[in-house]
Amino acid sequence: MNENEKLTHHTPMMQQYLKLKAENPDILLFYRMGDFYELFYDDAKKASQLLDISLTKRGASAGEPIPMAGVPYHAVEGYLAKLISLGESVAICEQIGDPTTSKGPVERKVVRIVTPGTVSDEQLLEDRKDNLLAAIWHQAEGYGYATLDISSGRFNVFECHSQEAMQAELQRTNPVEILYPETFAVMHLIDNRHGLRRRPLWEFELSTAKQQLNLQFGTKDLIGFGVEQASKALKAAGCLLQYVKDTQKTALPHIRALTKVSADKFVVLDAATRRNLELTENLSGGTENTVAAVLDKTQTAMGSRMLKRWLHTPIRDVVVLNQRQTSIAELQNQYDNIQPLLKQIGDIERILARLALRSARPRDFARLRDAYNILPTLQHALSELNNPYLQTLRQHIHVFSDIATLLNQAIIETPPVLIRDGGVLAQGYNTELDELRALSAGATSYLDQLEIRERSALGIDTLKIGYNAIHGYYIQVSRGQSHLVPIHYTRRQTLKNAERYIIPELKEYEDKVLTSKGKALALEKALYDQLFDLLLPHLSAMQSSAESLAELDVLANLAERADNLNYCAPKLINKKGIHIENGRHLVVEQVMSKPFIANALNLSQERKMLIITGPNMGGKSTYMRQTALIVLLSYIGSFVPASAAMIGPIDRIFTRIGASDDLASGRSTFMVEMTETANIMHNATEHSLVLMDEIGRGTSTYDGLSLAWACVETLVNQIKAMTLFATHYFELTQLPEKITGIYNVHFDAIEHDNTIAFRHTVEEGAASKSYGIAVAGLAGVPNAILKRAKQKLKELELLSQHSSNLPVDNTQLSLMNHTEPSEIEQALKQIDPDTLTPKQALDMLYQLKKLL
Ligand SMILES: Nc1ncnc2c1ncn2[C@@H]1O[C@H](COP(=O)(O)OP(=O)(O)OP(=O)(O)O)[C@@H](O)[C@H]1O
Repeated sequence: MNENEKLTHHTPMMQQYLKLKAENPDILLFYRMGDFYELFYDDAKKASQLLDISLTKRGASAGEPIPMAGVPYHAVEGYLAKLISLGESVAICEQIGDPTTSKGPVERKVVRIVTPGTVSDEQLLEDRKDNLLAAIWHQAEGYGYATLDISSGRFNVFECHSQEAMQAELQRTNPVEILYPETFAVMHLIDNRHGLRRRPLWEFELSTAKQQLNLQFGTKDLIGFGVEQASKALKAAGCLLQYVKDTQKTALPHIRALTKVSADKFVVLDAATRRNLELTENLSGGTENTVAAVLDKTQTAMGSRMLKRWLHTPIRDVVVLNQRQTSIAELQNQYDNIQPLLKQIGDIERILARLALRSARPRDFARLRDAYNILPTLQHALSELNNPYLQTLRQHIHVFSDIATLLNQAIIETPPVLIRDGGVLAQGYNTELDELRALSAGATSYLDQLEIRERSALGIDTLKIGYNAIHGYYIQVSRGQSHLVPIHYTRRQTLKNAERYIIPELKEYEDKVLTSKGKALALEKALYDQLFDLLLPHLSAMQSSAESLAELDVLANLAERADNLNYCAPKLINKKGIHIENGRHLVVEQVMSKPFIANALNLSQERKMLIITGPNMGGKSTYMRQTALIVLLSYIGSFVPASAAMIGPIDRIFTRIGASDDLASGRSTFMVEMTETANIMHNATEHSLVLMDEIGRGTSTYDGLSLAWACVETLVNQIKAMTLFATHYFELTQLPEKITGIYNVHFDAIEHDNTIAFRHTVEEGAASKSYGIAVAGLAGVPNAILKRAKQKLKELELLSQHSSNLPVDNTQLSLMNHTEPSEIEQALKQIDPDTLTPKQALDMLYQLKKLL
């Protein structure tokens, strides 16, 4: 049986449904039935599970019951939000035919496709978080990657060679939906993510991609964007753009450029570092106790999103960094005035995107109007600032007085949510609309005049004209005078004390009122549409203004934070090194009830590595992370939690801190740790900041110690990176004596009876003790165990003093001093003097001398 024959077994409605479903096979189809959207068959089963709604049956078709689930149309947004947060896409199918004239099922059409990465509706988006759609391409020479934020129009591309770099970029951008080619060979890079969409190979074709992109930007070639040669990235960008067009079914005038993200402009953070530093997400996936949680007090959601982008992309352009720093310095005296104004401006970035997509709602226009009404006051406040960069921002912010005037005239103070029922456009905006509305509301003097005329002509003083929703207009006369009404008065309704009539003239008026209602609504919708046409020519200027407002918000916020949290401006210097006075950890200091102990840090060409020892809980990890965060904040242009800081050039920050099993990809704790270590050894440079916390814990002591030792040697001697190396292997504290550039620092504690107090102060030199047993006591390990552990510790210490008596691992112990035999030694070993002639012996002597 072919597909068509199969269809004929179904009811006409099901035939219509199945045809629409065949056009949208991979996504849920919401099929409009009266006040509900209904889902059938597998869609129904899936939706009932995902949305926790009941699965029922709707009659039968082709002899089988039809599984069905439904959601009420007026609550659809909530269900859509849930589905897209789970990575699902939904095709919304509406009735577009007229039910009164349709034969068979009313005509239906898919009017929009909602996907996680292409939504722009306010209700479906988290307002303080970017929502990105991405496309990824892979070939032998590397990766191409494109991302689009449809709610701002930001369209970026990226290329790289290594899997680590791709992984880091995926983590940085954190897209909610990813398009990948059907031949994609590195699925493990993305398969733990939501919103994966497999796309046919031809959508990644280079020539089509270039054509599509040129068409979108109205350009002849892509040279102006500096991406002409980035063929891998362009393939991804082409597929992405096609997908957005298919789902939006509308023009995308706000997407007007393509920007290439190049790693050499940024301080690179690999995926593990981004996670470990808990910039916008903590290790358990929440947002509490993150850097953003402390730093983000921005007034607008667009500012908040920009700040988070900054945190994830520290830049290396010192000119820009200094612009930001000097702006923050000046705003420290002004943020009080500016922040309340910014708060009233709100998230115009996303409003403008909805304007571009022609999906802006009445309240979007009202908010844009309110925002633009504030701009003159903001301009005035900014005019008092001297900083040249702030003045540039001020110019970009502009005042859109014509648009403000238009919107002030056009939109009522608080419009309804939808344009559907009208009542959005203001009185006085359009004369024709006012007339139609006056007529439709019956608010004309005609009725008064009719009433006066009839009353005096008939001499009925109780006569009056009224209106109700069921009977329409009527002339009411008291029962006592009803005998006086003339013959052309037709009775409409009888009340207890009165009669109500209609006359042809009033009926005619009533018809006019009713048609004018429809006309007024149609005109209002047309005028509303026209507003888009009036505003869209200014879109680019308005977008640039919104971006500058967002940046002003971020800078004012950083100024406020610096002021209230006591941060200082770091000095960005040209010479290798990191010098921090009284540095603090910006998150730990906020969550602690006790005062935070500030610490200094010095790294330089001559002092490249610090071996950090000290008790558990002493503060080693905190010290290392605070250093990374101070460096990172310096490279977004922010002030930092310290009393002074001088930071030299930094190209990458690496962290190998704590680790957990990565069960999803089948890697044990030790394996994760070693993969991260390998990444550092391959990619760190002399300008990198490397944090290593206790590597080698997950294996036997001597294997771990040897690995740690070898890493230290490589980091200092070959890579020459600036490194903080925290460890519990005391053996490593001998390294400063052997290798120049390494220094010991330590944290201390004071042990008293069975308790221990941490000083949290960093001091030069190695720690003398590890206090592990005391800390175990603090953690509640039973006394009996602690006592036995102390006993055992004494035994082990004694044993190690006479290590020759050690029963175990003797071979491994000697490892630290053990070196491979040299070539001479190997040659000597092979000589058998008894078999040598005097001549051979002499030759051998020469050879040995040469080897030496
Ligand atoms: N400079 C400081 N001032 C005040 N309290 C601090 C400071 N540094 C750390 N602490 C406190 O000590 C706790 C433990 O610090 P941290 O995790 O850095 O110790 P650690 O030495 O890395 O321990 P372990 O070796 O067990 O990993 C922190 O959670 C914080 O509460």
